[in-house]
Amino acid sequence: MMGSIRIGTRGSPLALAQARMVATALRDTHDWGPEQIEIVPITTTGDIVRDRPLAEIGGKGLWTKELDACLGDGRTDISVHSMKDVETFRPESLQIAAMLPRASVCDRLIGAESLEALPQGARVGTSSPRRAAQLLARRPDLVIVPIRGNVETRLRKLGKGEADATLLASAGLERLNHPDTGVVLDDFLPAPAQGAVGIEVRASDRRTRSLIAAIDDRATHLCVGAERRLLEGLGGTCRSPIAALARLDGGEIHLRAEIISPDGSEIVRCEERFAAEDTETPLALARALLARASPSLRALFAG
Ligand SMILES: NCc1[nH]cc(CCC(=O)O)c1CC(=O)O
Repeated sequence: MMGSIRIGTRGSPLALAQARMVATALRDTHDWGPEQIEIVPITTTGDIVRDRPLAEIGGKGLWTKELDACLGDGRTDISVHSMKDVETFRPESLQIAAMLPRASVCDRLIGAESLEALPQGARVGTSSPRRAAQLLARRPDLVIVPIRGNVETRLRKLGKGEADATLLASAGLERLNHPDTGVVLDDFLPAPAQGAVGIEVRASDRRTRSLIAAIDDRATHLCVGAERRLLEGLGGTCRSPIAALARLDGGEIHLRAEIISPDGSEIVRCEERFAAEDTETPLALARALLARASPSLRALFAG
């Protein structure tokens, strides 16, 4: 049977690169020709509101609302997302049907050989509360300055001296052909779902659901599922500094997570192994993290 599919994606270079990865996976798996796949770039609120930290703009679904609308009314058949940017609770009518094999999960430091090499009081550009807190935990002298825009924009701003250094996800840099930019910070726990590309379908669309399920990477799906479940348990928002990383090891998930006060002075960590099908333990871990946090740290979470 001939298939054909319209892929909804944000229009940023990274989003388009990820949509093309999905197109390639579908072509290889279903033996489709290029004419059977159409990439439909969609502008989202997050793309328009550029110059304020996202955490400040608030509001739900900055990156997803417009994609959801197109998917919902059939203008597209699937949406491709950076799972890191997808809010915890999704509309019931939609379903994340697959994830591509996860790329690098870590952040990279750009602008210095290492954190230690940054001069006293250096300005590090990031609008991520997690990255800011993780930086300050190691280097309280650093000055965090907001920086926004897509990956290329941030690299350009760094080049113009808006900051002395910045942190970016390794996955994004690799997908944009910057494999050698910056140094990997492998002792920084990443954001939940970092490096994962997810594919969403209409729950009612059984044909597309099964076409997409064929390219699912089970290990990535399980690990990102556990990280997002922890986020759900914490009542995490874009204002809450949360890091989490799961790995599949045999039939078990190994989940590590931390919550950090915005100034980096308080870090609460946890680590647990549990069966891959177990969706309750991440919630219990979230409760345990909050129980050990100071009242002011706990107050940052809705969970
Ligand atoms: N919030 C923006 C965003 N969403 C996904 C990525 C990178 C790719 C990924 O983590 O999957 C980035 C840029 C960054 O954090 O450096």
